[in-house]
Amino acid sequence: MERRGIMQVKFCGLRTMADVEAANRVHPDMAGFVFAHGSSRRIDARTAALLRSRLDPSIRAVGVFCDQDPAAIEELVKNGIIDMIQLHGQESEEMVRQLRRLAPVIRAFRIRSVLDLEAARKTRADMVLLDAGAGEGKTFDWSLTAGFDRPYILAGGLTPENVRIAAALQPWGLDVSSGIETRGRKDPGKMQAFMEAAGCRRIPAPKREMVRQDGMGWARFLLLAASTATGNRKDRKGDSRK
Ligand SMILES: O=C(O)c1ccccc1N[C@@H]1O[C@H](COP(=O)(O)O)[C@@H](O)[C@H]1O
Repeated sequence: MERRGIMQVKFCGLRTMADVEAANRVHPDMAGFVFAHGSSRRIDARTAALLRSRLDPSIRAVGVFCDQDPAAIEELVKNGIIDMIQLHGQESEEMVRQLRRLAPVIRAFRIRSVLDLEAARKTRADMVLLDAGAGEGKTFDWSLTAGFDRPYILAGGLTPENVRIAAALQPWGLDVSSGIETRGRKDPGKMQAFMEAAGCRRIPAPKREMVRQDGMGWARFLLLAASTATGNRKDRKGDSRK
């Protein structure tokens, strides 16, 4: 099955074959493999390759990094283990520019005040991710996103219980990790509940070969981002939050 809703969903921190199989059934748009040092969800390249080989090919694999060697990131992209790069550290904008030649780049920003949104507005990354922490299950003050004028992925402390409110903000995407876990392990029941509460629709997937040809390339990522941005702007014209 493939989900085609307006809002993109990313399940982050898949670590085991059981996680991948559960994700394949529920079908988020993106699945995150964490390579960041110090994370309890960290996996190595070999494990990621194995998991990727079993991940439904129409789910894009995102590598999550924090101040890591660009050569190692490049190898993961070139070996077809990840389709997108998510950066959570102090990477320079020059590094973002270089990495964008390889794959779409999502840059994470920790939002504590409107000032943090300024850097998010300026980055050259293809997509920004607004978060409270880094996989810690914490939310930030979502009202700060009112008037933020570029497409974004909302992350940090999302759960099946609060995702309906998050979706009402109309971000381009939603990213969840802790909120679909129970005692530190991915929970298939919570994955399903999250998708349902986010209002995601499932339709039959196109044939595998078609998925590969039409795969989420770079151009389609940007196109989706741009069309959602236009939609968001249109909707916000009559929005009382303005
Ligand atoms: O998940 C991690 O362990 C992690 C480590 C380092 C950087 C980012 C990490 N995860 C990202 O954190 C957010 C939100 O997670 P949560 O739902 O609050 O647990 C998400 O973008 C993950 O990709």
